[in-house]
Amino acid sequence: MKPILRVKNMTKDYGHQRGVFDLSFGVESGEVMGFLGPNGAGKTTTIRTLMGFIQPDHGRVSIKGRDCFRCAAEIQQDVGYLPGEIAFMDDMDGMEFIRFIAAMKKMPSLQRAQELLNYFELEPKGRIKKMSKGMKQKIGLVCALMNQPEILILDEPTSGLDPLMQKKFVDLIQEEKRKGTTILMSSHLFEEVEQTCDRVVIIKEGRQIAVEKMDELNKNHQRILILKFRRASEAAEFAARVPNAQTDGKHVTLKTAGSLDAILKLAAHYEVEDLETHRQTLEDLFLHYYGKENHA
Ligand SMILES: Nc1ncnc2c1ncn2[C@@H]1O[C@H](COP(=O)(O)OP(=O)(O)OP(=O)(O)O)[C@@H](O)[C@H]1O
Repeated sequence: MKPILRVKNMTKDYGHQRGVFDLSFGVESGEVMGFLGPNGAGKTTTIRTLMGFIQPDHGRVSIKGRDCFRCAAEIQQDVGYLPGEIAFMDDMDGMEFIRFIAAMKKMPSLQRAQELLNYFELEPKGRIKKMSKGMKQKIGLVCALMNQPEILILDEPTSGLDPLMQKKFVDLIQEEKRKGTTILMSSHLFEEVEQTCDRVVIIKEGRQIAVEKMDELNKNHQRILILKFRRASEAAEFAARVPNAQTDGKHVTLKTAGSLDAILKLAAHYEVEDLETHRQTLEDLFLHYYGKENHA
């Protein structure tokens, strides 16, 4: 399938190793793509390039075959966009701002905006200047979603939202996905990405380090086991008989995929005081890519 949103060998170099370098990925129609990386990795720069606010130094960035910088006005009109830092007109009332954006998008009705306001339990009265970060974020989300765009680009969509609203956001994205909306969203919340995305692009210091399918990740997910033995000598003996096991005194940590049967039968020969198991999460994967194991 041909990607609807495409980043090809894209570089935006701010000097001193800052910026993004040679990124290439595509998002297919109806796909939800997560965009992950630590602070300063280049997520916002990439997203702003896709929205046509920034011209890449090299490479090509396009949406539905249109060059994002050259066709910026059309792209900004069509794509539902939530910026990382929302630059509101602070003196406006919340509803005035929504009406203003709706007029820019030439929307004939505010019905969907009202549904979204109800959904997020937001009364957009009063000046934006006086609103909390969460309320502003909700206004930003309403503006991004209210004209039911075919493509959504969301930069840290749940930043500032409380856990209940984060959950509502996940439900909303799942609904958009059922409708066939194509979505690219950056996030720091692994759970939210796990629950919504089909694939993830991981970037680090401006460079792309992986594109992973969530399906594959779930299918091949590894389990991390931490066993505590009564004696350190037993821990060492057990670890010597299991591949990829690490000992630390009485503790043994190992990663395994598939059945635990053989490991548990072997462990039963010793006195085991405690056993913890964790499913490898996207967070573990992320830490792995950043060279920091979650369970050392
Ligand atoms: N206009 C600019 N001029 C110079 N450097 C910039 C500019 N915009 C971004 N950078 C630098 O480019 C790098 C990537 O920044 P970017 O904001 O894209 O990261 P990010 O992944 O979105 O981070 P965060 O999670 O903190 O929002 C950073 O080192 C940043 O300082």
